[in-house]
Amino acid sequence: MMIQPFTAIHNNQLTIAGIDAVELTKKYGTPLFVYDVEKIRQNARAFVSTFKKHGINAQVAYASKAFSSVAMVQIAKQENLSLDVVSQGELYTAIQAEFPVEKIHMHGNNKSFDEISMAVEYNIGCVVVDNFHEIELLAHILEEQQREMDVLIRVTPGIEAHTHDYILTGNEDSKFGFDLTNGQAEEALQRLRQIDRIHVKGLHCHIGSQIFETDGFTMAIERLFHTLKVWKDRHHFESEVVNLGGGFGIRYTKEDDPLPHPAYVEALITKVKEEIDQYDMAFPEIWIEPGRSIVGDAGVTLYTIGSIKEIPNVRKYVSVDGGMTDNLRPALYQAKYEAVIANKVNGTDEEEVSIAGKCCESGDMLIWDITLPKVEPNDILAVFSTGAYGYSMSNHYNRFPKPAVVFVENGEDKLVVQRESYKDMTQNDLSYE
Ligand SMILES: Cc1ncc(COP(=O)(O)O)c(C=O)c1O
Ligand SMILES: N[C@@H](CCCC[NH3+])C(=O)O
Repeated sequence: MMIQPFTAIHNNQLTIAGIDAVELTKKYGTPLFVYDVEKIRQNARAFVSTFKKHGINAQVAYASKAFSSVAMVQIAKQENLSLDVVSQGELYTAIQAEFPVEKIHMHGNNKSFDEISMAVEYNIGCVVVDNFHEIELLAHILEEQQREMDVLIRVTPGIEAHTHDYILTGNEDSKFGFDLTNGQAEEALQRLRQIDRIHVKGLHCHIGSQIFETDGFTMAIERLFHTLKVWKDRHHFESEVVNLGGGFGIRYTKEDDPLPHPAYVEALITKVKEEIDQYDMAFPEIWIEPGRSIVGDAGVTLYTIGSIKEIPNVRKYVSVDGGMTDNLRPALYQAKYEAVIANKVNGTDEEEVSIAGKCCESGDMLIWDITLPKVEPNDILAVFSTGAYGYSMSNHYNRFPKPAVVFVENGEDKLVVQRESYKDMTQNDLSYE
């Protein structure tokens, strides 16, 4: 049985950062996301301190898509992280959290007029330009608002990272960014440099997500720097920043074997050093954008078990009061998770069961074939490593309200996102009578 590092077993019950998980469910209900804030801080510090140790100018931007809420953005601010936002909603959340605007970077493969206008209006740190349409939109908005903007050019370096196809982003056949090999990235550079209000600070690439090796990253660095060398010779362009994206893998199950955070950073630094030596370039700032590796293993979801259906010689389905509405990842990526029964972690009478969600969808299964102590209705199931892309991808399918989120730190629990009420959920519905 695997439990997360910050969880423990006390009197056969699960504790999360020292707080009894079952007590949390009595206080806040289920499904419930619980985060160990200290673990979030440790994850962030592991990245930041490795750059510091090597004396590298760096920005570690928390990819807020992994979990965006005012309280989470406040933690990113407390840890001196930068912030990656992908939408007006994520930017709005950052503004609500009073995150320093100069450390906000905006992404998106189809940024709207309103999104770019808001980014310009708030004078955020940089826009990561993704396509030609966006260049014209940005130029127009900057002229309209009489502002200037730093940008990075997002490129697809043609790397096939080893991960699920749906979370692969750096390959040539991708909806994101400018292709490096067919000349589009170079064309973008030239176009951007014709616009006085735009300052090109460097290149960005993100090869994918939940990646365990460093090869994909180092190969991407090779391709970026080869391009930068060509651009230096042809266009006298020197990149002040190289943003290598996020994607550092985490442990969901015991089969996963991620590197410790510093190892990814060390590999990036070593490779960048090699490249700048080879091409005799100035050392750029290195930016990264970890999302999952900051919050993923800091979160647990607690559910109440309800119906149990046994099909003799086939399978036992154990249903919980959430599912693909609070964790889309198993249905979308066949993602695997580990879990325990929080009120009898060490129970001995074990059986193999499959955990089903409560949506009207056969694919709404959270975990197939897991061994747990004999399960009964009203037991509390704790699913580990749900801190990234759980709440943030939650949805209203079957009109289930969104769960609550609780932060735990220093022996105290604090509600940071309220459970949605039915009234909240239907507040935009209008009558047609
Ligand atoms: C551009 C970009 N940056 C950062 C991230 C964060 O990735 P992860 O959560 O895997 O670190 C993503 C998501 O894959 C992304 O698309
Ligand atoms: N949401 C995805 C990753 C995509 C990240 C954004 N590019 C996941 O849960 O793994």
